[in-house]
Amino acid sequence: MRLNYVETGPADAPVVLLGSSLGADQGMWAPQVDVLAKRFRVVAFDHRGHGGSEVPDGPYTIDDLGGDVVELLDTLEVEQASYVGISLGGAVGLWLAQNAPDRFHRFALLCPPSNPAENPQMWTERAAQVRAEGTQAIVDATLGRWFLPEFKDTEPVRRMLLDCPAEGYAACCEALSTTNLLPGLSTITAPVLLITAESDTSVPPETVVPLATQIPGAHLEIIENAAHLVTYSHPEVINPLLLAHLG
Ligand SMILES: O=C(O)CC1=CCC(=O)O1
Repeated sequence: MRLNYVETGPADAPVVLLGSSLGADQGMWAPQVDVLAKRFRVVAFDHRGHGGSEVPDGPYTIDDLGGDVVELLDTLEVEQASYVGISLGGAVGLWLAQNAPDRFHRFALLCPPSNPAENPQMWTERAAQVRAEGTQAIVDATLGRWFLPEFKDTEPVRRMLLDCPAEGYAACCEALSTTNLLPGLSTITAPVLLITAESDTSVPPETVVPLATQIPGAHLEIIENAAHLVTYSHPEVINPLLLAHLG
């Protein structure tokens, strides 16, 4: 699988991978990249079916999405990296922490859905809607979940969602419909920073807070007055937390 990625920062610095949310591309990390690139070789990538990555026909699985990231490390000839992921990218991070522990130093997982398979119908219906009508059918509702009304700079994210290939978006919804990462949480050995947003209706804090006791040694931060895409709306809060955790 050929994943699109953008590298920033010194080539000899420790590597940090950035995994995006459903329907967005690596450009969503713009508020983080320059800050992280002062210390790290930052590799912001597009999941399969998203941005400039290949768009195979779905359905995809979480094994596909996680396996793509391991393959990306191989392509980059990087033995070990740290990983920051939000939303779908956070679920992929939970998979990597459980299935490829030897390839990662540390994880920062923001608003990660840990058991979206709990409500498979919601995801398969959304997949069918997007295949039939395109991503424009879900853009307004998505932005309504991702940002509080007072956050106005949503246009770049709207553009990303509209540009996302319908098949890629739908196939990732199908991946979520079969994903349950709860059983393996206690096997995670890497240091994990969990971040949840107080007003996140996509991945509510009630589903993230318990992970902090189920993942050994995990550290939890709850961001007040913020919704799902907290990296984009609150970089002044998130960036220092990421730098402190990634070391
Ligand atoms: O609200 C959304 O569409 C974003 C999302 C991706 C995974 C998830 O659980 O929510």
